[in-house]
Amino acid sequence: MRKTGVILMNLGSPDSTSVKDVKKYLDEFLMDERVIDKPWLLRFLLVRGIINPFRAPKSAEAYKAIWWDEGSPLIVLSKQLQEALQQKTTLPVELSMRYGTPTPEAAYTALLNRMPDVEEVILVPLYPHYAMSSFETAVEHMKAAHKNNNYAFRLKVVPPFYKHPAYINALAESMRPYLQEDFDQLLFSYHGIPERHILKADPTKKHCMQVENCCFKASDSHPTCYRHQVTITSELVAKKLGLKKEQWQQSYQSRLGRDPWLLPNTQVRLPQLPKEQVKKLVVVCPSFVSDCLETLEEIELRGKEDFMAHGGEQYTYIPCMNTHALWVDALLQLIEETMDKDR
Ligand SMILES: C=CC1=C(C)c2cc3[nH]c(cc4nc(cc5[nH]c(cc1n2)c(C)c5CCC(=O)O)C(CCC(=O)O)=C4C)c(C)c3C=C
Ligand SMILES: [Fe+2]
Ligand SMILES: [Fe+2]
Repeated sequence: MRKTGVILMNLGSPDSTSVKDVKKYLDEFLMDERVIDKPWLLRFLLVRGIINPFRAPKSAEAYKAIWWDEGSPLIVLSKQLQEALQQKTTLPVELSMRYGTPTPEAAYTALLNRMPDVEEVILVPLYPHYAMSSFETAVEHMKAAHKNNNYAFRLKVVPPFYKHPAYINALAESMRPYLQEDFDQLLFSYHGIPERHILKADPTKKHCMQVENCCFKASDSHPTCYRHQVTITSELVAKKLGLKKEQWQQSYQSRLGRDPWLLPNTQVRLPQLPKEQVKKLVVVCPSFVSDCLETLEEIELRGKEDFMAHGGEQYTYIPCMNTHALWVDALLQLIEETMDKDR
């Protein structure tokens, strides 16, 4: 038996809700060339001169609205997920964040302390869908730390699991209790990305956003196409839940900057929906497996306010899977399948 360890990796949060800590976090996040993909100097001027000075105080207020006594919900829930998974496996499970702490080095060190002769590490980016600003940057960051430290163990990565039956089942079952009461529409709200990132990630350079209905036509671009992958997740979950096409729709949230991002925009759709006779709305955010600022503040708090202020009557936010038992089982299955590859 090969000696195997596991590292779960999520995005990360500021250390506290102080403007100073939020600035530090945003600086690391937005200076990532896979998030703001502009030449370094332009990115530096944009982030330091324009985005961060305005965004950090606003984001700090937003974090204050959802912060828990134990810390950032994203970090607390990721640790709970680590613990829940650890209960189900003898493999050592550690946690890392892409930005902030715990760093990849801290996670590798913790793993080596528990298993000094570890031979392979299974990295689980906690993102169901591929995007260069989430999945890819997480993987590259862990690979860089692995290389810089000359670790002898092998690093294997769990691929995007957006259509994996165990993930789809866990997501659908975590949503089912919230769909028992009468509702007009279910909105799948995914984290948005710039359209440019979709074009960049298309290895064929001629399919995504260039062919009509590209997301529904077979292509070699799909393993790295965020829009295709989120669309498939929505379709599979809706099917599993027995929903008709007229009962659900999809949108993209958390837009930053002026470049064109994927459409429709959740923030634009929420106040429009009541005028389209959608008075009872249920919202789910499947690009996040753990609740965080973008779900708890933007969707559960602000989204509700906006929808209700524009004539909505009932707004139900479905929490992320967090530590749902089926999700923990699915995670273990994903890890075991990756361990078995190339054996
Ligand atoms: C789910 C995957 C994510 C993708 C894809 C993603 C892309 C992306 N994000 C920004 C800018 C921001 N995102 C912020 C918060 C945030 N983003 C994700 C996930 C993805 N981002 C999560 C899980 C979180 C929450 C972090 C937490 O502490 O709870 C923020 C910071 C907060 C804020 O000011 O809103 C920014 C900024 C860009 C530009 C981008 C793609 C290019
Ligand atoms: Fe984000
Ligand atoms: Fe595509």
